[in-house]
Amino acid sequence: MNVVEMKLRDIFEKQPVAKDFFDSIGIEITDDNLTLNQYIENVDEEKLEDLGLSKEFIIENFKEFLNNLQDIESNELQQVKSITIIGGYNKLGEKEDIEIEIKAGEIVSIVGPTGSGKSRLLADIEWMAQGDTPTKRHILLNGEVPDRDLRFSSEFKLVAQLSQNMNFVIDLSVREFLILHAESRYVQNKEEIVEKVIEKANHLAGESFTGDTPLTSLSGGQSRALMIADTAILSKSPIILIDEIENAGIDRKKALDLLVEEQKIVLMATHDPILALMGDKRFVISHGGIVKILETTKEERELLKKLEELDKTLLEYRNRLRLGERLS
Ligand SMILES: Nc1ncnc2c1ncn2[C@@H]1O[C@H](COP(=O)(O)OP(=O)(O)OP(=O)(O)O)[C@@H](O)[C@H]1O
Repeated sequence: MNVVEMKLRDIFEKQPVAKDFFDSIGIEITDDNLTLNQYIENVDEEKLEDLGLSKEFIIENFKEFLNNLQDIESNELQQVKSITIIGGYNKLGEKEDIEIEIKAGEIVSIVGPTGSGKSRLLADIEWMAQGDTPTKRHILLNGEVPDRDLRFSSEFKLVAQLSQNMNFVIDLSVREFLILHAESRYVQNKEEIVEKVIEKANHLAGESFTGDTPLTSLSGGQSRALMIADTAILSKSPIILIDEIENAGIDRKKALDLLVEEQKIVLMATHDPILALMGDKRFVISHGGIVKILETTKEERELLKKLEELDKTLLEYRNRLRLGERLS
């Protein structure tokens, strides 16, 4: 059915954000029992003139707005349940003889000496390489060659990067910032989602903050916690790339749990043994190629607990030194 013949109420029920369109042009919907055509006919001509709008303009733009929403939804439908890495060649020109599938909800750490090609692997995945990068690797989505349009789409981002340094300079509260983010991602129940992000971020951060806290007064740990919760919950990208997570002020285990809970594929390039062992498996890179894939064993998980204890002790000493205490 043509949208102009649908009752506004039915449109809003399907697409609650459609109301925002009328808010944004300054038209209040007082009776959603009418069709768009009927409603527009009843809007006061003078009011339209004041707003500098014509009836045709409203109808055409509303149709376009709904089309855009549908495009975004069909992208979302393109859920990525797995990615497959098909080997290419290492830096020595030798064949990288692998085909590995990584599923949603899996954490993979990527280890290897400096310059071995960890970032290159992450970039191949982000770029959905099709034999057209220095490694000649191929990346499949859900077992298939990704659509060309998808590769070059600005809407669909396969990968979200969690970078190390976040310095907020904008003069907004945490809540205002998240609402803006939610709006730009066409999230439907934005108030509710934003509160969830704030709650989860607090769960990750050492010191608590509220939605009213100004962004500029967040500590390093709080900012990172906020960005991780924001990426986990608000980002549509199915893959999260992490280039190290600093330990200070954030619970890294909880951060990874949150990402996995939201069915993300998490890839971490790291030199940190704790992060490396937090992965379900780890890819070992040498001379630009994946040379081993190791599942984290039970024994290694036990060892991880010990390493975390050591890490906690180290952090405590660090804090005490910072506070000018003597260590005994
Ligand atoms: N298979 C390959 N064939 C050709 N060049 C490659 C290959 N793999 C990696 N390279 C190149 O080698 C260089 C070093 O790789 P990269 O930056 O990915 O290393 P890294 O492991 O991330 O290092 P660091 O630990 O220092 O961050 C880059 O220029 C990259 O493009």
